[in-house]
Amino acid sequence: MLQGEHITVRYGSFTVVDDLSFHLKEGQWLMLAGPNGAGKSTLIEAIAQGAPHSGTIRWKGEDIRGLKASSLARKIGVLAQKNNVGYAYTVEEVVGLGRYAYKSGLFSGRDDDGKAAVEKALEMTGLSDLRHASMLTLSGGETQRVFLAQVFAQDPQVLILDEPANHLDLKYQQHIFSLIRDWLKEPGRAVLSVVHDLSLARKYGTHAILLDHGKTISRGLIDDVMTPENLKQVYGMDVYAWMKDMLSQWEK
Ligand SMILES: Nc1ncnc2c1ncn2[C@@H]1O[C@H](COP(=O)(O)OP(=O)(O)OP(=O)(O)O)[C@@H](O)[C@H]1O
Repeated sequence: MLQGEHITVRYGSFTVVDDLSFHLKEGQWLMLAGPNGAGKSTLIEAIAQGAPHSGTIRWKGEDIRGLKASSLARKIGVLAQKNNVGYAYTVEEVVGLGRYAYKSGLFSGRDDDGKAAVEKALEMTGLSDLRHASMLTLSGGETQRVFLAQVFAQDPQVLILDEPANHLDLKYQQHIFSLIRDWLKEPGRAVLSVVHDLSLARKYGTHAILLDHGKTISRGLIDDVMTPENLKQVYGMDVYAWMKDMLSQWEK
């Protein structure tokens, strides 16, 4: 569905993403992992056409640079790493912005499915009771769920999520990740997400890319990528031993 070929992002002489390629196919959940500063968010910005890059990003074979923003927004929904609303918009209004791509054109303003899509997105993310709340009054986790709801309301075919678990408590981490997995069961859908929690990556991912200093260290099926050797190379520590140690705290 979504393919990146030889994507490189440079800021001055600093290469942030170095000749990265990926191919996201229907039904896949591709986890993008790697240490702080590895270039994960920058890759997502490049896909969202927000970071200057070389290389090509294709939607079903077509270079996305040739697509209109509204057309792209119906295909790809992007949750950025940092989201904020500096005004007292309500939760419902911000989620409704996800429908913007459906409102342009000849019958400007009409979006017959919009209300139902917003309603469903509010319900999916547990925000129905907060629909009239001001964005300025929300907690970090509530704010994160509003922007997730906005992406769901957009009804795209591919979700691109930069740290979707950001600010979420354990209950909502489980809820949102299970929700995304259910969302993915519909034909014609795929997910690419940045995750720091490697347990979440392993539990929910089908494929992974491990990045370090902009370079692809490993790419493929999740179990083939998340090996002790690859993780040690990238994180400079015995990740498996650390995970087991953390888990053993609960067995005392
Ligand atoms: N606009 C920019 N100008 C210069 N350097 C930038 C710019 N954007 C990002 N960088 C640098 O590129 C590197 C990669 O940043 P990026 O945000 O993509 O990393 P990341 O893998 O998402 O990290 P994290 O896990 O901390 O979120 C960092 O060293 C960052 O400082």
